Amino acid sequence: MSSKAKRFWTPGPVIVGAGPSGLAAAACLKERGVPSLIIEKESCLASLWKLKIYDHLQLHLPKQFCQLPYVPFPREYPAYPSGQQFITYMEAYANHFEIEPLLGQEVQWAKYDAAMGHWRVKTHEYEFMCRWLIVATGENEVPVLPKIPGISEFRGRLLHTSTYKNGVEFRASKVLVVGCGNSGMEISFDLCKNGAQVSLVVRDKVHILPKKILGRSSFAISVWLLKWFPVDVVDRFLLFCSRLVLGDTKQIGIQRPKMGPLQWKNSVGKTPVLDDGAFAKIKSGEIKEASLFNQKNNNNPQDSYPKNWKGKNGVYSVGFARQGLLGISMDAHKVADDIASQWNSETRHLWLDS
Ligand SMILES: Cc1cc2nc3c(=O)[nH]c(=O)nc-3n(C[C@H](O)[C@H](O)[C@H](O)COP(=O)(O)OP(=O)(O)OC[C@H]3O[C@@H](n4cnc5c(N)ncnc54)[C@H](O)[C@@H]3O)c2cc1C
Ligand SMILES: NC(=O)C1=CN([C@@H]2O[C@H](COP(=O)(O)OP(=O)(O)OC[C@H]3O[C@@H](n4cnc5c(N)ncnc54)[C@H](OP(=O)(O)O)[C@@H]3O)[C@@H](O)[C@H]2O)C=CC1
Ligand SMILES: O=C(O)C(=O)Cc1c[nH]c2ccccc12
Repeated sequence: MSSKAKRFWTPGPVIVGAGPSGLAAAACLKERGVPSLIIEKESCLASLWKLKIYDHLQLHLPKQFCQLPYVPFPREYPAYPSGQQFITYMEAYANHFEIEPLLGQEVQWAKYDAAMGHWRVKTHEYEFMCRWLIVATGENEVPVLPKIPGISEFRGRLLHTSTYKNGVEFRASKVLVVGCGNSGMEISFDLCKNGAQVSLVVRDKVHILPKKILGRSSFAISVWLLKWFPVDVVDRFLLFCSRLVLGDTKQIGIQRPKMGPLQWKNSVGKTPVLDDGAFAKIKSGEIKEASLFNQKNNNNPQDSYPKNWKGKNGVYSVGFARQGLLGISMDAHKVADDIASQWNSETRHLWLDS
């Protein structure tokens, strides 16, 4: 049986993914008069936030660092909006810019046709042809489930953090949480508060910073200090404050990388854990530490920040700089500026004059 996908030429860029990155890119383009088409594999926009986060999630950076271009969060939102509030904001954002992603279409492949000078973007039903392609599929798309020998004989529940909702079903159960990133730490804390007996596997060095220092967001303080001081000085300040607030993490077996937390984030891409209470539970022994490993996971290297957003032949990416929503907004502006200048000089008249 020959299945011919319906073909469409899209005048502006095709954007793959309707998360914050895709929405931000579409909005920035629209502001510059460039139409775009978002293709999303799930049946909704902001799918990570609607389908894959736990009930009690709050943004871990203050809201001014998490808003998308042009539209601030509502004034009545708290300093750290909840996941649900962020979803409501993104829905309103899409409505405001009249962004209507094509839903339920997974991009299977995208190829550059050098002879024709355009991209071919294929979903199971359609093939889109476009001059520009923006990849906004997210850094957190593929769940990592380590291969654990003998796991098939495990009779308990096995789940990835992206399907964890709350600790109700784990009350009084023994739970092993593998991985000490923000997900592992926050979910350990949530489990602990729900009466589970939690152990946490920390296999390598990790930077844990207090979410707040003297009631102020440590991230906001860092951004402010970076206006005057180089990153290594700010890192030393953060480590000094962390020691005052949390104590020496090495005392309980959690070692810090040699490089400071912001430099570590910028060069290796690992987000420091912003602690909001879990660390105290580890210290008190309520969350136990399982053995310390030192085997490295495969990294997901990206072209290094800040040159991450532009590839060859009109392909772009938004949301791969490991810089969170703030980085997404910066990427979206850069991509849209670049495309808009080409659109205005070479493409616009073809559509408006015909
Ligand atoms: C639990 C969690 C909390 C976070 N909290 C914060 C925070 O407080 N502050 C902060 O700055 N950052 C935070 N981040 C980091 C980052 O800001 C978010 O991950 C953000 O959602 C990234 O946006 P994105 O659009 O790049 O990716 P995503 O939100 O993952 O969106 C990508 C979209 O692309 C779609 N897609 C993927 N592949 C295809 C395909 N082949 N075809 C079609 N569609 C496809 C997906 O379905 C998805 O809808 C958090 C991340 C996580 C996981
Ligand atoms: N409230 C919020 O705003 C939240 C934000 N987030 C964000 O979501 C993103 C994803 O975070 P997260 O889900 O924590 O993922 P991360 O990749 O940040 O962390 C995963 C952790 O698991 C460890 N790990 C991986 N495989 C193994 C293994 N086989 N054995 C032992 N340890 C292992 C990694 O160790 P190693 O470093 O050695 O590879 C790493 O410490 C981040 O940007 C984070 O900041 C997440 C949760 C809440
Ligand atoms: O939440 C995330 O994953 C982020 O990437 C946000 C973020 C960007 N830069 C940081 C530095 C320290 C802690 C969080 C972040």
